[in-house]
Formats: sequence, C-alpha cells, structure tokens
Amino acid sequence: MTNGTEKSGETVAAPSKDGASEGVPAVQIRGLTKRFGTQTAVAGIDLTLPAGRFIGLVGPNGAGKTTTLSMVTGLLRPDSGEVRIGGHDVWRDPVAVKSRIGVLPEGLRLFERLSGRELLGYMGRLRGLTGTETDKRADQLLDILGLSGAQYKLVVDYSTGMRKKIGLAAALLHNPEILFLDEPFEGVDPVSAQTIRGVLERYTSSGATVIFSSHVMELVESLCDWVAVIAAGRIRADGPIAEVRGDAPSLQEAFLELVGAGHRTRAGQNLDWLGGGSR
Ligand SMILES: Nc1ncnc2c1ncn2[C@@H]1O[C@H](COP(=O)(O)OP(=O)(O)OP(=O)(O)O)[C@@H](O)[C@H]1O
Repeated sequence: MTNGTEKSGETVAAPSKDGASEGVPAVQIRGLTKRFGTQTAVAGIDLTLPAGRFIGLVGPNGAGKTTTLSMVTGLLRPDSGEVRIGGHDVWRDPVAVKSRIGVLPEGLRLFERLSGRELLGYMGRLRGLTGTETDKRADQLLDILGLSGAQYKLVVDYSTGMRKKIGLAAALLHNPEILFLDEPFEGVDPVSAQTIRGVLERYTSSGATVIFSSHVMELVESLCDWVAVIAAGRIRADGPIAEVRGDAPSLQEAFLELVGAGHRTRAGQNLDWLGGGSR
C-alpha cells in the first residue's frame, strides 16, 4: 500500500517534509527481460524493493545482477518490462529518475585525464550544484574516503580501490534518494571497505536507500536488512534477511540451497589428483 496518488498512470509520491518520497517503493520491476543473442540474461523479473533499506542483490557469477542493475538505472534498454524508481518510469521519465539516483556501475568508466578533484567538480556542475556547494561536498567526501592526498592525481593513475572510492564520491555528490552500487567492495582493501561501509551506513540512517550487488554473503548479511537472490536471470527469493535465511544457519547456506549449488560444495572430492603427493 502506498500513500502516493495516481496521475495519468504515474504513481506520484506524497512528498515528506524534506521532499523525499514516502510510502512509494524505491524500485518496482515488472516483467523485466533481456537477451543477448540466444543467451537470456534476465528472464522475467518482478521485484519490489522498499525505500529506506540497505538492500543486497546477490547471485552467482552470470546470474544477471549487472544486467538487471544496468536496466534498472537506465543504462541498458530492456527487451520488455517496466521499471519505476520512486514511482517514476525509468524510460518515460528519465530526468526525474536520474536526478533521484546515484550509480556506481561495474567497470566504471571515468574521465581518466581529470584529477579526482576535477572529476567531482565536473559531476557537481552536471548535477546542478553551485561551485561553492560542490567544493564543500567534494572536500568532505575526499576527506572521509581518504582521497584528499590523491585529489590532484589523474584518475588514470588511481588504483582499483581508489577508483571505487572516487566513483562512490561522484555518485553521492548530489545526495541522491537511492544509490545503486555494482560490486562496490570488489578490489577494495579492508580499511577502505570499512570506510565505504561507514559512509553507506551514515547515508541509509537518514532514510536513503542503498541497493548493491555482491557475491560476499557475510558482507550482505552484516550490512543489509533486505535481500534479493537472483540465479539464471530469475528472482529466487526476496525479503527481509531473516525471512530469506529461514531455518538455514547462515545466509550463505540459504543462498547455496536457493541457487541449487549445494552439491557443488562437495565437487572438490572428484579432484583426487590435485595437491601434494604423486605428480
Ligand atoms: N553484453 C553482453 N553480451 C553478451 N552476453 C552478455 C552481455 N552482458 C551479459 N551477458 C551474459 O548475460 C548473463 C548475465 O550476465 P551479468 O553480467 O548480468 O551477470 P552477473 O550476475 O553480474 O555476473 P558476475 O557476478 O559474474 O558479474 C551472462 O551469461 C553473461 O555472459
């Protein structure tokens, strides 16, 4: 149930005091599909993700996580289906959607010949912030993400973890309502991971929504309060973590059962030639 109103087929969010949408789900996906040649990457996804949650999208390699996130954020056109962000259709109302979201895509392409500082300056202008506001926010983000010392270095010379962090800063600069992150912790050292975690927890504690994809179940279990499990382009389970975990001892165990990979955990038994001893 929402407290939004219907207007020419569009769900309009009832604005709260701070202008955020109340009651309307962060993301509503209906019948989403995508094929690449004969390969079906996303095979008809229906999913509603609530606002104000820390949400993990988990699934094995090739499950369709990146393809789904790319379509949800308007980076890839679906073959069929519909996506609404905060009640706005991603393809019919892209400006309303893009002003509300921040995205850290997989394999993020950045402007390599700008310094980290210049990149944030450019993103701030693109997002309609004043120079003064952009500078203030950039200073704070660079500081908290430990990038102040590297702010004048060209992005092309950044390490993998530094690229994730400057990408995150760029995605957060305009204070979006919903943040989409594709594998934000991959290639990130434990100290930087802790920093990113702190920033995201601060962000969600004030009512914003984070949706991120990951393979690391322990991370999802400790960070998220909501999870969607995807395998072979379909949603296998979604809901509050405790509900999806059910009676399983951990989310990892529940995940292996849900994606039908329980038997593969014993697959190493067949590799009797591998390891020390005869060559
Ligand atoms: N541009 C493309 N061209 C052809 N096939 C693609 C393309 N993008 C994705 N696929 C295929 O679609 C399927 C889903 O890929 P996707 O990258 O969405 O999975 P994923 O869950 O993000 O995987 P991973 O965890 O390994 O990153 C895979 O079988 C992949 O090979």
